[in-house]
Amino acid sequence: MGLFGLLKMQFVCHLIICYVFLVSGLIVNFLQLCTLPLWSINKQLARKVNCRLAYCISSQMVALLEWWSGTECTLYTDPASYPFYGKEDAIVVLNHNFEIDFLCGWTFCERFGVLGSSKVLAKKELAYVPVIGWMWYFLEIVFCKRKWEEDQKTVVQSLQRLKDYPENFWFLLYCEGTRFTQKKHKISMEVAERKGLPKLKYHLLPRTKGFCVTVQHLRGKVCVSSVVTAVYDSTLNFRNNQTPTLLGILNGKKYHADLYVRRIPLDSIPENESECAIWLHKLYQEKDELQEKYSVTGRFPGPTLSPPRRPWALLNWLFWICLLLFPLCLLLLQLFHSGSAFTICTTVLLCFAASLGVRWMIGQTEINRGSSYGNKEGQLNNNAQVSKVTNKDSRTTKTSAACTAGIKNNHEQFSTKQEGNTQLDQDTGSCSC
Ligand SMILES: CC/C=C\C/C=C\C/C=C\C/C=C\C/C=C\C/C=C\CCC(=O)SCCNC(=O)CCNC(=O)[C@H](O)C(C)(C)COP(=O)(O)OP(=O)(O)OC[C@H]1O[C@@H](n2cnc3c(N)ncnc32)[C@H](O)[C@@H]1OP(=O)(O)O
Ligand SMILES: CCCCCCCCCCCCCCCCCC(=O)OC[C@@H](O)COP(=O)(O)O
Repeated sequence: MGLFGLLKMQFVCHLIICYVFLVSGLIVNFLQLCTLPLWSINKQLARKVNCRLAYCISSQMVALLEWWSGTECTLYTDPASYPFYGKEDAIVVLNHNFEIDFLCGWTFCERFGVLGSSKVLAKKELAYVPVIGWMWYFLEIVFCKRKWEEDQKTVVQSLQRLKDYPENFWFLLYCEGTRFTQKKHKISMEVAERKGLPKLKYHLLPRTKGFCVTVQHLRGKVCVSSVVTAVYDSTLNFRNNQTPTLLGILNGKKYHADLYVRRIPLDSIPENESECAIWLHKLYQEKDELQEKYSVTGRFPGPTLSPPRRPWALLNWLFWICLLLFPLCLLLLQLFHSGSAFTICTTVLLCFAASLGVRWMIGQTEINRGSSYGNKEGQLNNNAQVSKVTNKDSRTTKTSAACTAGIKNNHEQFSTKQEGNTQLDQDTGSCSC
């Protein structure tokens, strides 16, 4: 291990990184607050300013992943789709298995120039996380309580607001609604069985409401400046069964992420809600097949392309480090010079409290501290009842049958495309970004 490798594992380095993140984050949150009057004067300008301010925060975490831990990200995609990335608004559908999947998503946003404006359908609890959650408020992130009866109105309103967004954005949807655990998987497959849907091996059963409403409300309309034109069906894996964590990244551990992206024009997705739900179930069956291939071969099919790592995230990080380390050093010098035991104890206590706060924030990303959503027997029983009722409904019967039949057809097309991609891959060779 080199000197830099040793440095990355030092607690004092972690303290400095967290201090810079926290203080710069709070400064940015304050600046975002100052933009409030601008919203009523020039909304589009306020949005643009907030995108740039948000970039100052999220790009620090991207810099940590790309430059500090040196994690590599390989993109598998059709070269014909590549020119669209970053140039259009899109809905991203991603599997939800890893603690840092959101960070890998951000890395790709950064490389395609949409990091500041990236959006997500996020659980409401995240809105209260200092720095990131507060930043999201000004980015018009869509929050949900994961209770459709309560969410329907607010989610639709928030989506409607995005229709005239002045920057290109990717709207991330984790349709599984929660991170994969064995218990959640077992329960969700029981739901699938009751609904007569094919079982998934690597995914939870997708929740269709959020996806359908997003597709419906972000769909293009003439005379609206911002329109979503595609869905990016994305699947993320880490090489050699790595289970990356944010603490690992902070410790400088290097991982290798593989992201498979298939661009699907929005026009090809049904507008009707029940058909759209069938479509999503089919997509997840295809995603499951793809995961099976990855688990057997250790790679996705198709060519790999290399969006370059940009220097801006690193430069922004260095800027904040320089800006905030200088006053910290002065403060510490003065402190020890004063010799006052009270002042020293207070400062140590404050540092301790701040590091506990950051540890709590990191805890938000940890799967073993995750929510019980999708984990409850009660929820399952409720759904069993709902399912019993809806199974009488011809729509559900149609859903199950269409899903099982559709997956066969669709998968045949998908396999053909993948075989085509494999051919391309041999031509192109593999390269990492
Ligand atoms: C080129 C590069 C391309 C890509 C790069 C990749 C990514 C980059 C993109 C953008 C990055 C942007 C930001 C990233 C930064 C940070 C993100 C971080 C975190 C946020 C993530 C979250 O917070 S995830 C949690 C919140 N989000 C969601 O839940 C979304 C999905 N959920 C929904 O859509 C839901 O429908 C809902 C939330 C809107 C409503 O929830 P509810 O539970 O009420 O849903 P439903 O009514 O749909 O659920 C009931 C139905 O579900 C069935 N079901 C299935 N399994 C179960 C189960 N286990 N228990 C009970 N019920 C279950 C049930 O049968 C019901 O079926 P019906 O047929 O009756 O509908
Ligand atoms: C420069 C970097 C310094 C790093 C140190 C500080 C790090 C602080 C990090 C704060 C991160 C807070 C953002 C949280 C995003 C978490 C995304 C996530 O994965 O949420 C889970 C939900 O989808 C589902 O929840 P569950 O139902 O599984 O429960």
